[in-house]
Amino acid sequence: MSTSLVVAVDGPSGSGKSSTARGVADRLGLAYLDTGAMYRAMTWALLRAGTDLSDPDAIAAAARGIHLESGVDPLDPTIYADGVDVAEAIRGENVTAAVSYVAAVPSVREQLVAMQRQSIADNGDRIVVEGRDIGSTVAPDADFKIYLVADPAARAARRAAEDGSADALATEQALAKRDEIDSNRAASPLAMADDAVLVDSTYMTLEEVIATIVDMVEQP
Ligand SMILES: Nc1ncnc2c1ncn2[C@@H]1O[C@H](COP(=O)(O)OP(=O)(O)O)[C@@H](O)[C@H]1O
Ligand SMILES: Nc1ccn([C@H]2C[C@H](O)[C@@H](COP(=O)(O)OP(=O)(O)O)O2)c(=O)n1
Repeated sequence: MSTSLVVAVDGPSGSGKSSTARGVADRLGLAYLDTGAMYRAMTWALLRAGTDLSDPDAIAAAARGIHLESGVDPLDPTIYADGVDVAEAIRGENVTAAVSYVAAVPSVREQLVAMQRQSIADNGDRIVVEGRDIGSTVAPDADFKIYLVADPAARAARRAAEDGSADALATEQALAKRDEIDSNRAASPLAMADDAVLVDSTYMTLEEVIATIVDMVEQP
């Protein structure tokens, strides 16, 4: 049997977590779980159901009936909400603007954290998991914990290029707003775990970031 290898990648929006975590999982032959996609899929399903997202009790009640499924192939990650393939829909502006409010509801976090731990176990503890609270809450015993950061302007430029948006300043403001809500919520806010390694990707290519983390794992 292979030994367990859980790699936690946390950090703010646009720091490169998803692309880096996928690349690391592919290089190391591990599964890959995008927990942000789960919060986004939950938000998509709540919006579809017409749930009042200004009411945490309404969010908590509706969320309990929603079924999510995450595929963990780093070369083809998938996400379904109540049987619907929502991989594209969860990147829409309406979901992006609302997701931090859904992610702030403690019972939603409990529900999704339980699913994330189940996914780690189902994959034999051989997985790269990325999000905001993986090293601190979801997998505090992870073998490796990375906290990925980049300057706000670099993060906004990357995200704007990805979205095809010409307005990098508006993207930077939207990221800053989401970071603020994610960092100040009461339930497991975005924060670096004490034993995480900080990687600043501002002046690194994606390949360099992936190689840095692969080296950390292969030559600890
Ligand atoms: N080190 C890097 N240098 C340049 N661009 C990067 C780097 N890491 C990621 N990117 C790009 O930045 C964008 C956001 O990355 P993503 O992985 O989605 O970030 P996150 O998951 O943290 O929000 C993507 O288009 C990605 O290709
Ligand atoms: N483990 C996680 C993952 C994401 N979240 C929240 C915080 C983010 O605003 C949303 C969406 O996360 P996602 O990683 O998709 O965000 P970005 O790709 O960085 O824009 O979900 C969380 O609270 N906890």
